[in-house]
Amino acid sequence: MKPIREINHPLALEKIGRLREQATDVPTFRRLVQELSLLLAIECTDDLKTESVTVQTPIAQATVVRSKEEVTLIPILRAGLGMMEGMLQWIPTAKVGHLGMYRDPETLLPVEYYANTPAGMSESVVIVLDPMLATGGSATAALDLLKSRGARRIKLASILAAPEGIAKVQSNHPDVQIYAVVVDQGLNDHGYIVPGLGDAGDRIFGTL
Ligand SMILES: O=P(O)(O)OC[C@H]1O[C@H](OP(=O)(O)OP(=O)(O)O)[C@H](O)[C@@H]1O
Ligand SMILES: O=c1cc[nH]c(=O)[nH]1
Ligand SMILES: [Mg+2]
Repeated sequence: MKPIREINHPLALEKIGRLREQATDVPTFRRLVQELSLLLAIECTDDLKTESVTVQTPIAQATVVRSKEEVTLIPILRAGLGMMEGMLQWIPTAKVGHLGMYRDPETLLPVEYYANTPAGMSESVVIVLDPMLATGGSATAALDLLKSRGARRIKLASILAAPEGIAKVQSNHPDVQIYAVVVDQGLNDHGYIVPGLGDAGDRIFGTL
């Protein structure tokens, strides 16, 4: 099983603090999610396989590094869409697929409503985007689906993760590397992350 990678960067923690605040407005919330997603993109791609090529600088020849691996981003709608722009700033050549999923408020189980995944996922590093890893039901269902469609090298990028969700993903998908900016205390009786930031989708899209 891969241990979770928690970012814990001081400026990231400052941004997390602003995300948590109920008074933070929608444009600021969106921008902070985007900035933290850029940081997650950097972390998630630090083990991409590379090759050396020779280029001509204005002065001399230099041996430089090129990535050999394609990246596919899979945001889980809706909230995962908020992470797209930051991710694409770092990985502009990434392919993008979409998974629509919401969590039933009574059962807390994920309901899938859309799945559009690009061809060639088996040859790609696939990064699943969802700012909130709560019970882990949505992430586990997303990973099941992506593996059934050929994905093999998969990472899960979240902003806040609860220990319960981390444990569920690690037990169902021990090969998937989880990244979280911060691991929070746990879940409340309604399956919300504590202290958390509330409903990420509603705060990104202004639908509170
Ligand atoms: O780990 P889980 O317990 O499954 O919870 C996490 C899921 O809940 C949220 O989505 P939500 O159902 O609110 O949908 P939305 O993004 O459309 O708001 C969140 O973005 C995750 O997808
Ligand atoms: O705290 C939580 C839990 C699930 N989904 C959210 O958006 N927030
Ligand atoms: Mg939501």
